[in-house]
Amino acid sequence: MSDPLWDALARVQDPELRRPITDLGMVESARVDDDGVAHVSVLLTIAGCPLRGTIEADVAEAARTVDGVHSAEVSLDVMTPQQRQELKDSLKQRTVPFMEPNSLTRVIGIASGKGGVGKSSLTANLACSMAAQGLRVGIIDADVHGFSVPGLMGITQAPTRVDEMILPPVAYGVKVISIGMFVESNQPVVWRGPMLHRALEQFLTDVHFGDLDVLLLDLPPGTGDIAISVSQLLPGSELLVVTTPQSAAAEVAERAGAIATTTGQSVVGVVENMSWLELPDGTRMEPFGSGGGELLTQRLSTRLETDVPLLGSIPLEPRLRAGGDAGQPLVLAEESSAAAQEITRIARQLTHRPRGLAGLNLGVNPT
Ligand SMILES: Nc1ncnc2c1ncn2[C@@H]1O[C@H](COP(=O)(O)OP(=O)(O)OP(=O)(O)O)[C@@H](O)[C@H]1O
Repeated sequence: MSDPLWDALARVQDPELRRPITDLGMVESARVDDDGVAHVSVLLTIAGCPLRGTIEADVAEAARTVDGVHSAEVSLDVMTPQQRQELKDSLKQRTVPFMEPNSLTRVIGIASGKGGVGKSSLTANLACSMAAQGLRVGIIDADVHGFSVPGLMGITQAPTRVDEMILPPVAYGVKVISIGMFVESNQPVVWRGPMLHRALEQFLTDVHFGDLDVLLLDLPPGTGDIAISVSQLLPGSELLVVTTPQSAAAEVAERAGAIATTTGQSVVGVVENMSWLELPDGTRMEPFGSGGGELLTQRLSTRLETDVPLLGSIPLEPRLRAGGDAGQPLVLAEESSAAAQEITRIARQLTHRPRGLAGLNLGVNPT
């Protein structure tokens, strides 16, 4: 027979694992006494769980929705090592690691030739737009030297560690992990290739993202070590190349996209950012010139011998910058703005496009 209190608790999700606490073995006991008080004992994964307050409040609120319950007493305890192991085992079974050939997760690296073209802002906004469409989305901020995604997503919380498993913080429904979460505040990261490779590998293996529909990687600008590591660790990943309308920027971006010829990845498309600024009288000013996105698509299409589409052109929008500074992505904060609508349109094209050759081993290895 179903227990109404248990049913109510099954609607409470662990904020990081995004699964019902009842499925995760986190509810040790739950009963309603004769005075209508619900007593719920919750087991946290670790003693210092940063979200204990949230879990406690969510449990109490859920318990109070049950008929006949007028108050709730929630006690918090910590899992034993064995209970934690069982939890980890149960999570592993359901996880589809992105490296598996049969993984259904679409992995898209957001690349650019040079810094400052809006790659990280686009990553954060695309992710939020996709999550708002109901997709399960994660971001790996692989821009190790210029990590900025936590700030753009308003994340100050550190990831939770459950032994060797790392639970990524969640913002706006997006799971985010970044090197920035593992270094002392604003310290520069001076790692070289092998350590970067190892860091990315650890993000892919130790971070519990769960089943994702889309994983976006904010890549460092250029064609450095990380780009090669991504193609080795995630051979099925695709690239989205961001440029400004400036022809010089498009030429540099071409190199970042053309890396796909050596890595065997496919380029899903090009996005032109900072395309124009709308003036108060409605006219458009083009501070960075025009045509860079179009030029880049033509060049990449020729080089990769396949049709690389221009997925969109995003205008300059001061509120996009302000939203980034405030940790509130534009697509959610100002969804009617032209820039937000264009980003949402790009997100839809990406999620509605079938996977290309991604995921297939083309037998090409980077030299
Ligand atoms: N369409 C836009 N309108 C207005 N400001 C923008 C737009 N796109 C990006 N910006 C701003 O430009 C700056 C650079 O953007 P962002 O950090 O996203 O670029 P990036 O390519 O990731 O740079 P890096 O690789 O150096 O981290 C930020 O201040 C951001 O807010």
